[in-house]
Amino acid sequence: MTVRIGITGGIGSGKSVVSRLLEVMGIPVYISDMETKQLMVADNRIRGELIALLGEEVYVGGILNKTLLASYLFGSPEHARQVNGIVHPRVKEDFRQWVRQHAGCSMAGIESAILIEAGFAGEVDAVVMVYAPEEVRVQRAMKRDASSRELIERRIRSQMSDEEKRMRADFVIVNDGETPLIPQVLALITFLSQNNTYLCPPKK
Ligand SMILES: CC(C)(COP(=O)(O)OP(=O)(O)OC[C@H]1O[C@@H](n2cnc3c(N)ncnc32)[C@H](O)[C@@H]1O)[C@@H](O)C(=O)NCCC(=O)NCCS
Ligand SMILES: Nc1ncnc2c1ncn2[C@@H]1O[C@H](COP(=O)(O)OP(=O)(O)OP(=O)(O)O)[C@@H](O)[C@H]1O
Repeated sequence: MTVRIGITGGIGSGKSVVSRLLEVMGIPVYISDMETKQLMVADNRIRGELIALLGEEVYVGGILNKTLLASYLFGSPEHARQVNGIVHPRVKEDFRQWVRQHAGCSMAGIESAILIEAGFAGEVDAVVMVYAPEEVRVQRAMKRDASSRELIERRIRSQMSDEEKRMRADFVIVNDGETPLIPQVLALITFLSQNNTYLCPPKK
């Protein structure tokens, strides 16, 4: 059976970095942000429901209007609930299918900032929280996205608090820029694996 690892943590905590480390160790990771964006374009049901909610302009020339969607979604908890209600059930189905496709792997991961809020904790065998202090996260996200503090802080406020995430996590990886990451990722794999048989079988 594939051990499913849920990788979560707030904006700029370093989930993508941890996911890349798992991937180079042979553990495939479902990157929710990326897969969700593809589904929002390819899935007719999601497209129809988003258009019904936000109007035709939510797609411009077939491309998702991220600015419009982001300003609506992060505008209020009720708006987030509406968008999430359209998108997340379909992402869950897609993730389950992806896990079946990776049945040959002893471990597989899913990366999502809102893993717990979106109801994915029950889809994984272990929840791993990547933690960094909020100010470090804000600085990283501002630098990476050339974004404003206000915008990042608004997104942070639409997510579960670090304290709550910590309580729900089975394992915490500290990525504060001082604590080395690789030993922690190795400790996680050792914690989860039996006899270190976590690598996917070679592709035929
Ligand atoms: C609003 C969108 C268009 C913004 O796209 P953009 O490329 O600017 O940002 P990106 O996708 O990289 O998201 C940045 C961060 O915002 C946060 N975020 C994204 N969606 C959500 C959400 N529904 N609730 C809370 N935080 C969210 C996450 O920390 C994420 O890593 C995009 O995030 C989106 O389509 N979100 C809705 C779908 C969703 O819930 N995605 C999360 C994966 S399940
Ligand atoms: N330990 C670190 N030292 C220095 N920079 C880091 C470290 N970890 C992450 N970063 C940088 O911080 C930024 C945010 O990291 P990353 O993209 O992994 O976060 P994330 O949790 O996936 O964020 P988001 O939820 O916004 O997608 C990136 O530009 C990354 O290169």
